Amino acid sequence: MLEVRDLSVRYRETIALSNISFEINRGTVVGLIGPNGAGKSTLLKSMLGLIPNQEGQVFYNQQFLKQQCQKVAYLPQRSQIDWDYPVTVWNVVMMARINHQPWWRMGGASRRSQEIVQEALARVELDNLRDRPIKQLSGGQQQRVFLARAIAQQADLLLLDEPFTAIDKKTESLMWQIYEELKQAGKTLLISCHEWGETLDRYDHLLLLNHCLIASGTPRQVLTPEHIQLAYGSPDVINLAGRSPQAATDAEEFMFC
Ligand SMILES: Nc1ncnc2c1ncn2[C@@H]1O[C@H](COP(=O)(O)OP(=O)(O)OP(=O)(O)O)[C@@H](O)[C@H]1O
Repeated sequence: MLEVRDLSVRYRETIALSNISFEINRGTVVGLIGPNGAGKSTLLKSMLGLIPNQEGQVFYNQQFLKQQCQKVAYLPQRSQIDWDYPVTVWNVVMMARINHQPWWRMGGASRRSQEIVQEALARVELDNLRDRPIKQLSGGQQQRVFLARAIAQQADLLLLDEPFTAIDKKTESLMWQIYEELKQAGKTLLISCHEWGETLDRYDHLLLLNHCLIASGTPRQVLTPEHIQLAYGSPDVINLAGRSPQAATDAEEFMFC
């Protein structure tokens, strides 16, 4: 139901993505992995049409995804968010409801939207901080605010760019519980991540990227020494359970497939 077909993206002379094609079924949690600079963020942004001049197409239920952006919740990498912007936790999450408001209610949120925002904040255990400016939150709390926004949007497809950055194990566990609930509700999640080791077994499907798509399948199918060698330049990364693959060979040095 989500289909990426022959997607290529270039930033001037840099080829970020080359002929990426894959399909993702409804109700799956998909991990997008690969070394630094492999093109993970570029893939998520280009799927949404946030990066121009791309080749290829992205379909969602046989229609262009770009024309259905209201069905997609996007969590950008935390470095792309202006955390100093003077906005409260409540108002960040309420932004998710803009497309759900009828035009005559643009001056104020409906009771239903307020309930949904309240529920989303409770689910990420932040309802006690609803009036706090986001710059006064910890890194893990900030990540949870944006997860609450994604929940409140009630989107079918969630594109999450490194949501596990700056969070502790307890928050990571909470986030995985929420991902499982979303999956059970038929949502599809595509998550760019840098974790390694057993955590990757939690994904239903992995996409291993290094400018091109090196492997796509279950964690067992994808995490072979051959694929890891192709992606990271060293098969040793597969033995670094629990450690970041960022210590491995820089993707910039690696040839396109
Ligand atoms: N705005 C830009 N202009 C030029 N080149 C860019 C731009 N953004 C990304 N790139 C390049 O495109 C490639 C892919 O970058 P991207 O950020 O998508 O990788 P990534 O896999 O998300 O990396 P990381 O894991 O470090 O976040 C890299 O070579 C990067 O230097």
